[in-house]
Amino acid sequence: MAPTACFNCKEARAVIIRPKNRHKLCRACFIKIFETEVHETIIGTNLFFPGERVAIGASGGKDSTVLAAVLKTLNERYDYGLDLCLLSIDEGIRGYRDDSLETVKRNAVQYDMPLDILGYSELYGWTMDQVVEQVGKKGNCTYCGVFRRQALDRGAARLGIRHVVTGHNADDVAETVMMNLLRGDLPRLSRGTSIVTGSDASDIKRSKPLKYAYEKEIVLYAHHRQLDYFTTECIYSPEAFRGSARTLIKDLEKIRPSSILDIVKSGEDMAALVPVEAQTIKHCERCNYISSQRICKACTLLDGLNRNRPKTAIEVGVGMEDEESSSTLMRQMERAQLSAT
Ligand SMILES: Nc1ncnc2c1ncn2[C@@H]1O[C@H](COP(=O)(O)OP(=O)(O)OP(=O)(O)O)[C@@H](O)[C@H]1O
Repeated sequence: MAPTACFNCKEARAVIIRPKNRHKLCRACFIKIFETEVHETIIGTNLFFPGERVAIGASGGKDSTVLAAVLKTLNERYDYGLDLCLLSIDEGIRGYRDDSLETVKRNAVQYDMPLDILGYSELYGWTMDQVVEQVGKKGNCTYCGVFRRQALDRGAARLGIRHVVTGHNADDVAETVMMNLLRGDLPRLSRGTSIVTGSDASDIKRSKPLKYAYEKEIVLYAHHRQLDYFTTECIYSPEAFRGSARTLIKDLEKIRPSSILDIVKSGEDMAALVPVEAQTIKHCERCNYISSQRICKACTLLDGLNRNRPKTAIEVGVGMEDEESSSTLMRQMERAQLSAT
């Protein structure tokens, strides 16, 4: 059978069927189209300004590695004038994060970007290995997610950088939309859907330039550009609810490839219906980090850990009465504040 010509250039041999729309493309056209779509997202949302310093949340995985590679390419091609660096959080997971950080260190050399690494143990006095030892594998993702979010902000602040980009892709956003829809949590759905998060209350902006990129296309891009990335899954169990949402979306994608972007679009439309008051953000009374509650989730979780009481109900914002753990936590958060300034 004669080789199929590329749908785009009509000349080279097609080697890829694009998951997004089933177009048959050659390698060069796929790479160019993928990059152009990310560029259009960046331009269409005014994501950056010339001269901006931007930290790329780098885990060594496919998404953040592709993000770093694409941003470097686009920054040079379109002259964005960005000052890019890599920022990695070491959660303290032996046999997983220590290995993936080796990949990030190589990426720093490959992309000629400075790399800064900040650890949970330094910030919170706990590694994830220690957290799991105390709370068990079930539910540990909650701790890790809450701590990482704050750690990225604090890492950026330490570098004097006010914009952190992450490798969250369209599949991740679609999962978040589904999960929050099923929870009936529209304010959270709204925050998770937005390309930029952060608010006037926080001076660190966070964004997801790969928000409209399919996970499968990210893998294809990494493969065809022969990027150096880490493929091992976290050794601790993934969040069960997100896993179910993921399976549901993957099943929908098989029947209807546009499902992922359709869910993202529906999420954006629903987010527009959320009243502004519901998104009001305050500061944690203890560590000053942005929080919708009096005490932020990280402080609440740390309080529970420090009191050897792992099953903390973070959703209801448990207060902290214990004097001793309060002062331990204060010391930890003060240390974090100091290193963040
Ligand atoms: N340890 C970390 N240090 C810095 N950034 C991180 C870290 N872990 C996650 N991130 C950021 O958050 C994004 C989403 O991470 P998550 O673990 O949910 O997804 P992922 O699909 O595994 O991402 P990746 O393929 O980049 O590892 C990553 O793309 C990255 O930008």
